[in-house]
Amino acid sequence: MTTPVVAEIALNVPLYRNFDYLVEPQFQTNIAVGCRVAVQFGRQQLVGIVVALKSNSEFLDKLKPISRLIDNNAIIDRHMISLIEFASHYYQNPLGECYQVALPTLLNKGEAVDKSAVPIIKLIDENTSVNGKKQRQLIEHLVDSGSTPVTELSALGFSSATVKSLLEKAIIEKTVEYNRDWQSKPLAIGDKPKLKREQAIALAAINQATGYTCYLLEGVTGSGKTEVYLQALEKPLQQGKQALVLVPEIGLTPQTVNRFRRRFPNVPIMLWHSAMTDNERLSTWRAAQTQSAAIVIGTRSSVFLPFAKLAMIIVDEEHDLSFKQQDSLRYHARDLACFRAAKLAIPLILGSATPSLETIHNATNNKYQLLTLTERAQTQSDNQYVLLDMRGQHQQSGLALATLDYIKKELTKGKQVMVFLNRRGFSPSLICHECGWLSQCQRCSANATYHKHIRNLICHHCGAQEHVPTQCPSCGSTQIIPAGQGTEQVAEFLAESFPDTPITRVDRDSTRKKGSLESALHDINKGEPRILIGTQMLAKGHHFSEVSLVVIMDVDSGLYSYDFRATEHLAQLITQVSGRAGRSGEAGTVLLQTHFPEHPLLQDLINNGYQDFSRYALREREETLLPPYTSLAIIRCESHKLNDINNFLYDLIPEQLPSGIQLLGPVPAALERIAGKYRYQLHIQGNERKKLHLYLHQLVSYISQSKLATKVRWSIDIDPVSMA
Ligand SMILES: Nc1ncnc2c1ncn2[C@@H]1O[C@H](COP(=O)(O)OP(=O)(O)OP(=O)(O)O)[C@@H](O)[C@H]1O
Ligand SMILES: [Zn+2]
Repeated sequence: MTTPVVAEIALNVPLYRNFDYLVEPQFQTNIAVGCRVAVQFGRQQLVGIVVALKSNSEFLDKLKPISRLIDNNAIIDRHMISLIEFASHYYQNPLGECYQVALPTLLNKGEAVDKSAVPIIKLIDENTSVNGKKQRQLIEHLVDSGSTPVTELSALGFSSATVKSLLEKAIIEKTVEYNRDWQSKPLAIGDKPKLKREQAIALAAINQATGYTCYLLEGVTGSGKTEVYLQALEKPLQQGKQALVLVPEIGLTPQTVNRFRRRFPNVPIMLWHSAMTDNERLSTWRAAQTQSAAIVIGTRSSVFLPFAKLAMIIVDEEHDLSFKQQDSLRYHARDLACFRAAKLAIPLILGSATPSLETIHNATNNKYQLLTLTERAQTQSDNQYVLLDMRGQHQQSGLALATLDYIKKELTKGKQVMVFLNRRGFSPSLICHECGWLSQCQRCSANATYHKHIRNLICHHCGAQEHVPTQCPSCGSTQIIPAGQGTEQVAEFLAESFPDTPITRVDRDSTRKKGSLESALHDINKGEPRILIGTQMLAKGHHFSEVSLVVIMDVDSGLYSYDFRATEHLAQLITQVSGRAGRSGEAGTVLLQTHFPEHPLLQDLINNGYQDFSRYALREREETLLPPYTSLAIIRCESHKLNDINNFLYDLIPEQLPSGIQLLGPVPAALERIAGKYRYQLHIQGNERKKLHLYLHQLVSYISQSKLATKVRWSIDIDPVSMA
């Protein structure tokens, strides 16, 4: 009897294990680790990936056969498999779910890897004589042209019947070819500036890398970090190798992409982001694999692209929170990039004006090599900070009268002004002037935001909408007034205060229509609106050369928060937003409205800059034993029934914890209820990453067997970036 072949398959089901299936003889020659298969699972057909082949199984007599082998070759190589396995292990997520996140949607659905590529028709045998006139014409055409994309055949007058009969006679073949010409041509390099001293030092360090090194390029806004990336890319490209440039979701603007394309006009640069169609994404995926893309510029999940010859990874704005996925596989693209670069022995560049404290910690510990850019590339001048003391100030719609004077002064000089408030809508709630009733969402522990122009109350957490009541639901009074400010209100107030000044608002509401953000940014760059009011959508990466004053309306909410990272994020935001001012050569002004002008954080930040602030903040984290000096994980749990949550979470608390592990909770999440569900957390902290990891491993394996877990929705978040 021949030995059986058993395939271990990772399936996208929320279970912490793989599944064995029998490989029948017809599939045995082609099946390999990394091939996709279709299998029967319960009553469904699922697509899974082969992660191991073996000759035995615990359940041998009960095994079902594989229904279909989808690929005749592995679609991912050993390196990709180890990356995904690492993600599964590190983030404690079922392997099948990790594959689901790592592979393009079409591949998860079982489509062919070349689905989105346009196949071509090629002649295999030109000496054959055929009878049909059209068939002869097609052969002659192919003798002349070499090959033809199938999409052009009908325009050339060839029917699919003609093509089909030649295919059957094996005179022509249909294939997909990827163009790798760029690898053999000399690299063309567009105009580039001469590097400043600090840039040149950074570049020289990066060019010296042999094997894995992680560089932290810490450079103030506008110091020419992108220029360093561009020149660092020359070396791998000249060797015909590939590079990945990871950018935050909001950073993938046409401006950025064009800059790369102008610099490297003869290499294929492809994109990867969430607004692309499934077909487009599959074609970038395949291009990375077949080396027909030299550079991919992509958001978070591009860290999983299957490059065949990856030689450099760049993570721009490495501190950006969009690199951390907040559901299913809660991975951090920067950290996986680090794993990947180390495994491939290639350089990794992390760039930011405001690096995360984790990254700075690694740089000061010499795990990363620190490269610093302290001067702006095009101006000498530094922005001026003004801490506007709001205590006792007369204010309207959240703007102090003194702030209005500042705005007026800049407008008179013909400059642009940017006002920043991270709250959309007209006001965060409505209040009854007589009884104090507040508009709240029925299903969340949150206010319902008033949107004036559509006269609706909208919950920003569950999306629930209702009409604004004409009378107070509690006392019947008609005096219901807005409480607090959102961008809609500030825009309205500024329009009244400066009636002849064009104003543009940029937030999620004003940019809902496709293309509206692009057109707003375009107008801003042309200088049409003189006042810009927006949420953090305005804060990052854009270059507005005429802006000379930036107003940050609400600084205080970041100073006092339940989240220990809030001050770090506030400092990053202030620094990034202020980087929007004074780009045209003259210094700009950054005005911060606050009730706490003496706050040490604000003082440190404005007097000494982010670099200084961050080192100070790190010392504080060290004293309070918070990350990065300890490791943290959160177990989140939600359910309509508070009882089920308590049963589940209290069951996880052992009588005695291993040494070096601390447990806090259960505590309610910042929003205790969303859409009717209660939300609670358990915080687990470890003095050593390894120990914590081991402990979590045992915990997760306990949970995966626990009956109590089936009554709630739970998740685990390793190295959380938000405590929400
Ligand atoms: N060595 C240089 N000489 C002259 N101009 C330069 C030089 N380096 C960069 N620049 C220009 O300075 C501006 C800012 O540079 P760049 O965009 O590379 O900075 P950045 O640090 O990436 O900016 P941001 O902080 O917005 O991410 C750009 O217009 C760029 O073309
Ligand atoms: Zn709600």
